[in-house]
Parts: sequence; C-alpha cells; structure tokens
Amino acid sequence: MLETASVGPSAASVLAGFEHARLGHDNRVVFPDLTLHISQGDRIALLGRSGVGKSTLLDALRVRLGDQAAWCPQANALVPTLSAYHNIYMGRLAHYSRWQNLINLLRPRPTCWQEIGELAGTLGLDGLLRRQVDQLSGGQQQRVAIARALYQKRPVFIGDEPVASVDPRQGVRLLELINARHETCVVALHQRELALAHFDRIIGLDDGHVIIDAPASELSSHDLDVLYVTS
Ligand SMILES: Nc1ncnc2c1ncn2[C@@H]1O[C@H](COP(=O)(O)OP(=O)(O)OP(=O)(O)O)[C@@H](O)[C@H]1O
Repeated sequence: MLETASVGPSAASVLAGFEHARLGHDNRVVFPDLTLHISQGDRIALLGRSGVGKSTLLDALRVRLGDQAAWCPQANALVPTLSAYHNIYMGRLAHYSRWQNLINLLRPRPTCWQEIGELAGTLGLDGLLRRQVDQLSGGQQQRVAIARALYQKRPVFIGDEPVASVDPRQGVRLLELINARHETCVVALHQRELALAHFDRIIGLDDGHVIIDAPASELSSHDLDVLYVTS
C-alpha cells in the first residue's frame, strides 16, 4: 500500500490520524490529500459508493493502530478447511505460545473451548463450532469472522462491511454487540439507516475526499444522498 505523510496533532484522545496524507495502492492514489483524526471513544460509520476508498482507509487505519485494533476484513479471510472454533481461536494466535497453539489445533483447550463457545452463543453460532467453515452459510461465515475479531479483545474495532451478509435484524444485533465490546469503532457500511442509528460520527467519502464528517445526530438519511449520486 502506498502511504506518505505523517500523523497530525497529538491530542491525548487522538488514537490515529492522517495529516495531508496520500493513501492508495502501488501507483494508484486513492486519497491525494487526506486529513482525518480518530479519537478514543469515536463510533464511526464510514459511508460512500463502492470504490470510493473505504477499504483503503480502513486498512491504513488498521496499520496505524497496530495491536490496538481488532480487524474484521471484508472478505472474511477465514481458513475454509478449519472449523469455526479454530477460525475464531486464530484471533488470539499471537497471544498464546506456538506449543499451546499446536496442542489446541489437535485438541481444543477446555478454557478456550468454553470461552469461544460463550462468544459463539452470543453470535447465534451455537452448535456450529465443530463445523468446517466452508460448510457454513455466508451469514454464518460472516459471524465467525466477527467472533474472531471480538476474540482478539482489542480496544478498537475496525470492520469492513461486517454485517453485509446478514439479515437486517441480525445486522442490528451484531452492531450492538460490536459497539458494546469496543470503546472505539470504525465500520464501513452500505446501510445508511444502520449508520445513523448505531454510530455517533458519520464520515462520508467521495472521489478520494472526505465530504461529510459530522455527528450522526445532526444528519438525516436525506443528507447522505449526496454520497450515492453517480456523476
Ligand atoms: N490492491 C489494489 N491495487 C490497486 N488498486 C486497488 C487495490 N484495491 C483497491 N484498489 C482501487 O482503489 C480504489 C478504492 O478501493 P476500495 O476497495 O478502498 O473501495 P471501497 O470503497 O472499499 O469499495 P467497496 O464498497 O466496493 O468495498 C478503487 O478504485 C479500487 O479499484
């Protein structure tokens, strides 16, 4: 990923930021001049048409935040031939020793099994932990990916359309769960109603620029139309 320029002001609550940064991929510049700061306690929904740069921005933020951020990527990035349990456990691979990880692969450790079982239960994955991920539905796989990110137990949740494959009611439940377990969240969404109802700050992108950055309480769904107008 192409990334130049430095972090901006260092106010105590600022977790990560971009100050006149250029973000993109190899020779493709997506954000030519991005200035944006994320503060502790922010609950941010990132909106914009397909291809405007939501994933590019989330990825750059994730790199900036390092170990502070739990990451739930767009394509799930699950290991299809492993069980749901093992995929969720992978959220904390770095937390355990190589030896513990190897043993757990062969025979799940009781404490981890119980903890992951409880987490899976809150995500409606009861009874599916032993099932290979490629034998789960798209929505179930998405919930496994969310569980893996939650199992990381980091203060910041970065999610790239984490509720795109589930029904609206489940989407609400999952966003509530994510919000309840993280002080700070930055989540790309396509559903503006969910964004306005479950997040405090709305960032709208268009053509490599932030064109909306405002409290959700000051915006209506109609105000967000501008993000979806095709030129
Ligand atoms: N690995 C890559 N190499 C080169 N260009 C890329 C790469 N990934 C994305 N792009 C381009 O960067 C731009 C922004 O892509 P990005 O994936 O960030 O958009 P997005 O808003 O997340 O889209 P979507 O809602 O469809 O996921 C697009 O023009 C895309 O084609």
